[in-house]
Amino acid sequence: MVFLPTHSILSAEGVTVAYGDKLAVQNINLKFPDQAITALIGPSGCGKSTFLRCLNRMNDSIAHCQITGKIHYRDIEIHSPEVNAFELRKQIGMVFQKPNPFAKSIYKNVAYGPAHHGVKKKKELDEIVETALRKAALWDEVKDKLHSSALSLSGGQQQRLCIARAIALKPQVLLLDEPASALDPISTRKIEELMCELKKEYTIIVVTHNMQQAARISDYTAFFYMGNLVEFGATEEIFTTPQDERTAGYIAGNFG
Ligand SMILES: Nc1ncnc2c1ncn2[C@@H]1O[C@H](COP(=O)(O)OP(=O)(O)OP(=O)(O)O)[C@@H](O)[C@H]1O
Repeated sequence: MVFLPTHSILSAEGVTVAYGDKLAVQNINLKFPDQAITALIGPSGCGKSTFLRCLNRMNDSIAHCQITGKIHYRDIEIHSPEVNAFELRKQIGMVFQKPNPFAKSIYKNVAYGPAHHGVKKKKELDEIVETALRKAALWDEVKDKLHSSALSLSGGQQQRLCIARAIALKPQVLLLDEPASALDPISTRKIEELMCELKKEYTIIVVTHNMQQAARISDYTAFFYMGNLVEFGATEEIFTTPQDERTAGYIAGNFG
């Protein structure tokens, strides 16, 4: 029996999200374990990405999206008036399914966020860029061409660059929405290895459709079905002894 850790810097309490009058997720209660990887799994349309995007207020820009319930980051409710979403996303970074580097140099992609948040000295920016690229396991491949366009990199390299871009802001949490689904198997493996390395420093939450990937890399798994969180627990237990028959059916590949 694996016990769930009690401490968590990020948690959701009764989170419900609707697009207009259509409910996408309902009454989600979840504490994300610190410095661990939590995988959000479930069939297409069950609300995984919607829920993930709530965690750093990425849904704010969708006019017809209404969120109720509470999301606490540290001791702050992220929707409270004193919270600036721009600052919040510095702490809770996000990487999307398709690599989306800016059409700028590799260096500028990583330096952009810190520069925007007030880091002006070139030496300081140089250090941030190198550290972020090293942590994203990309430094050795790009150190001699930092001023080349990011768009000249392969898809897998671009995705690691996007991870470096998020890391450069020194976040506490990384949200990844199917970060490897557009990549070839070798690049996928690199991203998976990278996530396993990064969890030593960051709390990671990843949406994935790939059951093997969830089983390989995550410490905890949350199974969503039709907008509900059906089951959450240690990945080993969810995959070997699921408590709910819907979880068992999904993991067995009976639907999805
Ligand atoms: N911007 C939007 N406007 C209206 N409805 C939306 C929007 N985004 C998502 N939805 C709806 O909300 C529900 C949940 O979608 P969501 O993308 O969160 O699910 P998902 O589990 O991540 O799916 P997938 O695995 O296919 O990406 C779906 O019914 C979807 O059609």
